[in-house]
Amino acid sequence: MYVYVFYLEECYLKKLCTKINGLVGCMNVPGDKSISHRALLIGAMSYGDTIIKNLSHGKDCLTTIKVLKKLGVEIIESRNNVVVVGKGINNFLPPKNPLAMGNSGTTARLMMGILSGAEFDTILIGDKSLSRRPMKRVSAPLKYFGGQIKLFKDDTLPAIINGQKLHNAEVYMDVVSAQVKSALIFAALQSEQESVIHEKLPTRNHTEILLNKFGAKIETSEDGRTIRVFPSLRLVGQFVDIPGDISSAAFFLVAGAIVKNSKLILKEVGLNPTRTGILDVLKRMNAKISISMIERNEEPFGDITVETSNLKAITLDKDDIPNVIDELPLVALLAACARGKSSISGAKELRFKESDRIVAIVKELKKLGVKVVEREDGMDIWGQENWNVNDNILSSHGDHRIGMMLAIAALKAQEEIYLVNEGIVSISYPNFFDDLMKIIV
Ligand SMILES: O=C(O)C1=C[C@@H](OP(=O)(O)O)[C@@H](O)[C@H](O)C1
Ligand SMILES: C=C(OP(=O)(O)O)C(=O)O
Repeated sequence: MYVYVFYLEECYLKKLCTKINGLVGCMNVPGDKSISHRALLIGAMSYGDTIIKNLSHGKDCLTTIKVLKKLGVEIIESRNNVVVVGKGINNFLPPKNPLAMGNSGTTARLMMGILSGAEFDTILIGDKSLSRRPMKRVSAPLKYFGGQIKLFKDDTLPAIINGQKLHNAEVYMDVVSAQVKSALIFAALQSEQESVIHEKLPTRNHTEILLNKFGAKIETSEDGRTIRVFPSLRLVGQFVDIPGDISSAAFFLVAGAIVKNSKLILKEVGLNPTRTGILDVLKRMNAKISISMIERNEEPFGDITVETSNLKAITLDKDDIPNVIDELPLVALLAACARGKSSISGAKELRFKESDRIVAIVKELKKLGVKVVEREDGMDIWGQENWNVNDNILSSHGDHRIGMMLAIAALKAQEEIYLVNEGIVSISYPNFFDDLMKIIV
C-alpha cells in the first residue's frame, strides 16, 4: 500500500489595506529580536536568574526558548517578564532528540558555537527555509577552535555537532555576519586562553555588549573590526530591559515617509549604532525624520518621529550593507517611491536569508508596477509617483520581512491587493497587522 503525504503550502490570501487617507499615531514595537535571542542564550549560560523585560515573542525567539528547555534550562514566562534560570554552559543536558531550529538562522548559528564545546553530541534540524541556508560559514571557522560539525551536503542542516574541548584561536572571518561572529565568540569563551576574531566590516555587537554585562571580558577595537575574547565560564545572571526592535520599527518609519498625510512616532526604539543604518538611509533620501535619544546605556534607545516626505534616490554599496541588512527590502520600497534611479550593490547576503530576498523583492515590486532590475549582488530601482499594478496577488515568499514590506507597499496602491501567506509575519512580529490597523486614518 502506498501512502501519499501532501504538504499544503500555506496558501490563504489576506486582503491588504489600500487606498488609505494617511497614517497617524504613536506606537511601540516588540522587543529587539537579536537582543532577545542573546539574552536568553547568555542567561542560560550564566549562573543565577536572568530577568528579561520586553522579550520578543516572535516565533524565532520562541524557538530559542524551546531549544534551551530541551537542553535542561528552566525558563519561566510571566505576563511581563521572562526568567531564565541559568545553570552554566557546562551543565546543559544532552537532548534526547534532534533540536529543531525552526525558521531561525540566529538560533541555529549561535547554538553551533555554544554546543561545539559541550560534553555531548547534538543534531540540529531546521524547517524548509532554514534547511537551504548556508551553515559552513559557521562550521569552517569553528574548526580553528577545535569545533567539529558535520553538515548535510557539507553546507546545510541537519548538522551533527560533536561536542569537544575547545581551544583558543585567531580567526579572520570571510563572511560579514554577526551570527558567525557570535558563534565564534561563544566558542572562544569556552577555551582556556584569549582569542582574536577579525571581521571585514563591523556588524551588530549585541553579543559583545551583553556578555560584558554578564561579567565576561570582550574588547573591541576602535574600528569595531577586531574582537578580543577572554575565556569566561563564570557569567552571572542579570536584569535585561530590551529596547524596541529597530528592524520592526523600520516598517512604520518607511510607511510614514511614503504614505501621504502621515505622522508617526515610534517610541523607545533601540538605537545601537551598529543597527541604525535605516535611519541614515532615510536621512540621505531626504525623509523628514527626527530622533530623540532617551537614555544612553549599554544599548541606547530613543523615540523617532517621521512624516510624509519627498524622497530622492540613493546608492548603497557593500560598506553600507551590514548596518541595514534586514531593512534592505524596505530600502527597495523607499527607492520605488523616490525621485530618480537608486542602486543597491554588495548585498549578495540577501540571497541567503529566509528567502532569496533579491529575487523576492524584484518579483513582487514588479507585480506592483515598479521598474526594477535584478543584479547578482543587489538591484537597480527607478522610483515613480504612482505605480500601475499588473498583478494584485503578492507573495511573502515564506519570509516575514518580505510579507511586511509588501503590506506597507500596498498602502500606496490604488486598487485591491492580496498577500499569500501573511501568517509568516509572526516570525518576528506577531501583532504586525493589528498595529498597522491602529494607525490607519
Ligand atoms: O546576529 C543576528 O541577530 C542577526 C544577524 C544578521 O544575519 P547575518 O549574521 O547572517 O548577517 C541578520 O540578518 C539577522 O536577522 C539577525
Ligand atoms: C535573517 C533574519 O533572521 P535569521 O537569520 O535569524 O533567520 C531576519 O530576521 O531577517
